[in-house]
This record gives sequence, C-alpha cells and structure tokens, in this order.
Amino acid sequence: MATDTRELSAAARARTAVRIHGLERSFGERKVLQGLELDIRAGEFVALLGRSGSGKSTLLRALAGLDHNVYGKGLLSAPANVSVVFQDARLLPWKRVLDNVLLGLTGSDGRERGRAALDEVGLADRESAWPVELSGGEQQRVSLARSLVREPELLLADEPFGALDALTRIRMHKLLRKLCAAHRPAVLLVTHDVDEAIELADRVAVLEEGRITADVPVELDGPRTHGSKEYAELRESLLARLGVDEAERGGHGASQELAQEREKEEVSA
Ligand SMILES: Nc1ncnc2c1ncn2[C@@H]1O[C@H](COP(=O)(O)OP(=O)(O)OP(=O)(O)O)[C@@H](O)[C@H]1O
Repeated sequence: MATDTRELSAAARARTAVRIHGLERSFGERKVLQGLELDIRAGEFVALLGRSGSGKSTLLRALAGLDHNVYGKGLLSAPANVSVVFQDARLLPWKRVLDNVLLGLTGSDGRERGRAALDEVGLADRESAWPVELSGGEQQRVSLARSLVREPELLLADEPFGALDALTRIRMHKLLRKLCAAHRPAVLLVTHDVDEAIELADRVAVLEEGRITADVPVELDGPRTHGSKEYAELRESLLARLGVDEAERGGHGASQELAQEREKEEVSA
C-alpha cells in the first residue's frame, strides 16, 4: 500500500458519502433496479459485481447524475463532485495529454495540478503527446489523472481495466490503490472480475435482480495474494453467489503466471 496515505479522521470516515435507499429504475416493463439499498462511507472503496445485464451501469449512471429518469420511491444522495472513469479512456484526440487532463478544470493553478496528476500516474514526460501516441494502459492512466485532479469526493469506475491485457491490469490495480490511498475518494468500482474486486475493495457488493444481495467486507490481513486460505474462501463464495460453476472457476487471473506477477507487484508496492 502507498506510504502517502491521507488519513481521514474517524469522523470523516464515518460520514456517508453515498446513500441509496429503495432505488428503482425501469426501462419500459423491465424493472432493472428494484428497491436497491447501498451506502458508501467517505473514503471507502466498494466493488460492485453482478452478472451481465444486472443493472451495474444503470446504477453508476444514476449516481453520476447521467440518468434523469430514475424514478420511484427511491432516495439517492451522492456528492456533487463526482468523477467517472469508463472502460475506454475517452480522451479528446485533438488535445494533447495535459490539455485532456485539464478539461473543464478551473483555477489559476490548473496546469500545475494537471502536471502533478500526470506525475502521479507516471506520465510526467508525456504531457505534450497526442492520445493516439499512447498505449491503451497509458490512455487509461491519463483518464485516471483527469478524474483525480478534480479531487472528487466520489469516483465511479465502470470496468475501467476491462479492455487492458492482464499484466497491464495488475499494474493499474497497484496504481489505483496508490491513488485512492493518496486522495481518499469514496469509490464504486463496477467489475466482472472477482479478483479485481477482492484485491482493491474494502467491501464487495453483489447486484442481483435489482437488489444488493450480498455485501461482504474484505477483511484479509496482509497482501491480498491468491495463496491465502481466506482469499480463496472469499473468492469461492463470491463466485458461487454469482452463479459461476466449478468448471468455470479457475479462469480469470488465476493462472500461475499471473498469480506470480501479482505477488511480485505486491512485494514491490
Ligand atoms: N437506455 C436503455 N434503454 C432500455 N434498456 C436499457 C437501457 N439501459 C439499460 N437497459 C437495460 O437494463 C438492463 C441493465 O443494463 P446495464 O447496462 O445496467 O447492465 P450491466 O450490469 O452494467 O451489464 P454488463 O455487465 O453487461 O455491462 C439490461 O437489460 C439493459 O438492456
């Protein structure tokens, strides 16, 4: 874990950043969110798992204020200062890297903050590059810098690493952990990857049939490596909850090579 952790006071940690109570959302006859309940405390990192079509992106869009048709007897309270990271970096191709980071940023110290954010994601020397000159992982790092330079109270991430290769993804996990430890936003990360959820989150929630049906704290001591019994038990229980059967389980991220790579990254963290 990063050493530059910004400690939140006990009072700040106890503050609820996101409160969702009885949220409903339908598309025509199809009820996607049905009385959903979820709270996220300030600085807390929650991963959201769920089968394809279970409504994860619908929930994220509602929280981001991008869905003006959320209705029903629901309560949704989220901070105004929200940043969103998507699976594709969504950089403007006609703007250089630093200008992409600065998009919409106000204040006289903008360029300085933008450069500092690029430095945090390891791209200080690429500020004048065009997006097309960057790899997919580098573009996603610019997208993270663009999100965090705004010091959001809430960071929403919709499968941000889904399009990256497995090794780049591991490195991005390490970077995201470092950035979150430094900036302490509340985070809601949508992912299909159970390992990603366990490695990054304080809590893992499962969305099924429009509701949160499991909300599990990740209480693993030490590095979250695949080798530990606790990790394996939590992974199994989440996969079972998602209805992934025995034959499908070893899959994503479980190869020996990736497990070793993860451990190397943990040791150097
Ligand atoms: N604008 C829309 N109009 C009609 N139906 C929609 C709309 N947006 C989402 N849906 C439907 O709502 C359901 C949930 O979609 P959503 O994108 O939230 O799922 P998801 O859990 O994010 O899926 P995935 O993991 O595949 O990305 C799906 O059945 C989808 O077809």
